[in-house]
Amino acid sequence: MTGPHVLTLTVGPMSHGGHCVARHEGRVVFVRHAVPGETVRAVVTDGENSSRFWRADVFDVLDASDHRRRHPWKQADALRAYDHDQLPVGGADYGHITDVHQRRLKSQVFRDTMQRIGGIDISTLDTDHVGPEGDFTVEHLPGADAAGMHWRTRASFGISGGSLAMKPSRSHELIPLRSMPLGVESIGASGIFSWNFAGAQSVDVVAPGGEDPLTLIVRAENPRDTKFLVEFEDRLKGFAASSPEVGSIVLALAQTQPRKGRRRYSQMQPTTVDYRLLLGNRMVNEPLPTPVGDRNSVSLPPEGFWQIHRSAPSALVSTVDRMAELPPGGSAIDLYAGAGLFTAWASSRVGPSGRVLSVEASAATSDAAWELFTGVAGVEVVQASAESVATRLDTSDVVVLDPPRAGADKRVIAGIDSADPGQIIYVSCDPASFARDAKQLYDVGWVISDLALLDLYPNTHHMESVALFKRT
Ligand SMILES: C[S@@+](CC[C@H](N)C(=O)[O-])C[C@H]1O[C@@H](n2cnc3c(N)ncnc32)[C@H](O)[C@@H]1O
Repeated sequence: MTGPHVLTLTVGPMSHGGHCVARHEGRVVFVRHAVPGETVRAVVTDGENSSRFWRADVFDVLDASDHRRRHPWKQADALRAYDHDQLPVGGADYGHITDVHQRRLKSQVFRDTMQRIGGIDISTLDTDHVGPEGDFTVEHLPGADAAGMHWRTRASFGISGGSLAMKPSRSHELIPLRSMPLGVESIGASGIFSWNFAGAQSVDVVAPGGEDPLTLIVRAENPRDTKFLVEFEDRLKGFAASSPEVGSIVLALAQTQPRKGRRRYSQMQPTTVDYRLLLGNRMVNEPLPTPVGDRNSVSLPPEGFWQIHRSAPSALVSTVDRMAELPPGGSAIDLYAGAGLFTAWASSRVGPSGRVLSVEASAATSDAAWELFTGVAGVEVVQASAESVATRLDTSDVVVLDPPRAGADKRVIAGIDSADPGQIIYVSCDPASFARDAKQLYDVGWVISDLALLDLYPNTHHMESVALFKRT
């Protein structure tokens, strides 16, 4: 590949978001699919003459890092994709890096992000996880293969030409998939990559507990043509009949409500989703690391939130359990509680004489928690936003918060601080929003006294942190 948009670059450190930082004629270039220290040829994917920075994808490596390996997923491998004049699909942007080095880079990105956004130096923390050079150990989780594949129990796909498809990073182009090897084995074995989903807009796959039977949520516009809907349903059932790994199919039909009066903003038309069970069971059962009474699993709708790495629930619960001081009879608050993963843990620690408040915004997911904890002494499940409860929290031994990637709202952090709990345990999947929220806590006198980094998303730039905050 040649031309004005091709650059030869020697790339610098990895930054948050999965790209290495390089410079070309004074301009910063964010380079994807590189390993720090390499000299590469990269094609500019994003950038005008007037842009402050450019983005580029590596398509050729002139001087390879010792930490480079052949990407285990061909369609996500930039080198092989560009060789065939295609774009690599997103979702495995660290796959060309050896697994040990992936974790080393995540540790450096986390440390740098904490310093840059939060002004917090984690290399001075007094924990077993800090090595002699101030590098934090990122814990490897069981449940993936040697190449870091086959751990995802949930995945979402677009549709292109009837096939399951994914987009390249920062692109709208949908590339039909031959497989998705980050997914657990049952997803690959199910044959869904050769099904014809024409008529669907997207498909979510759920492998409860990492096993089969799978549940598919097939999303489509509610068609006016009922004949088409019958053909569509029959076609999906036909495919399922020859895929024993697929146990359930839920159709999610989006219906845009006609508005009365003048329509000015069509994008603001309210949309409702009608979930219809086509096959199998409407709910999935996810195993719980800490049982609730005699229940070892929680039953939730497949569209509700559950952790996506098959070992994540047990790894997160055991990390929180190690950090928490939560005695029998004590009290805990679980914010952004999902279906109650940490609520179940907290309730097992405090026992029937303790108190646990579980707060989750999504009705479908909170209903699952409500059903799980019905009749369990001391547990209160509230379906509400964390923002709406934050100003009236009681004090407690521990607050656990596990917000989505955007992090917690300022009011939530302020409300937790005002409630003055004994400990705050912040579970995060994004170092940038975590660093921002940690700074807000530091500003009012909290400090990190323990920290764990977990490799919950191998072969991607994502990572999970669990931080224990105490008052100085
Ligand atoms: C990262 S998940 C964690 C769920 C749970 N702790 C677990 O590990 O299964 C974040 C959860 O926060 C919920 N959520 C998002 N925004 C929220 C808000 N403003 N208030 C409360 N919950 C919210 C989402 O529906 C999701 O279930």
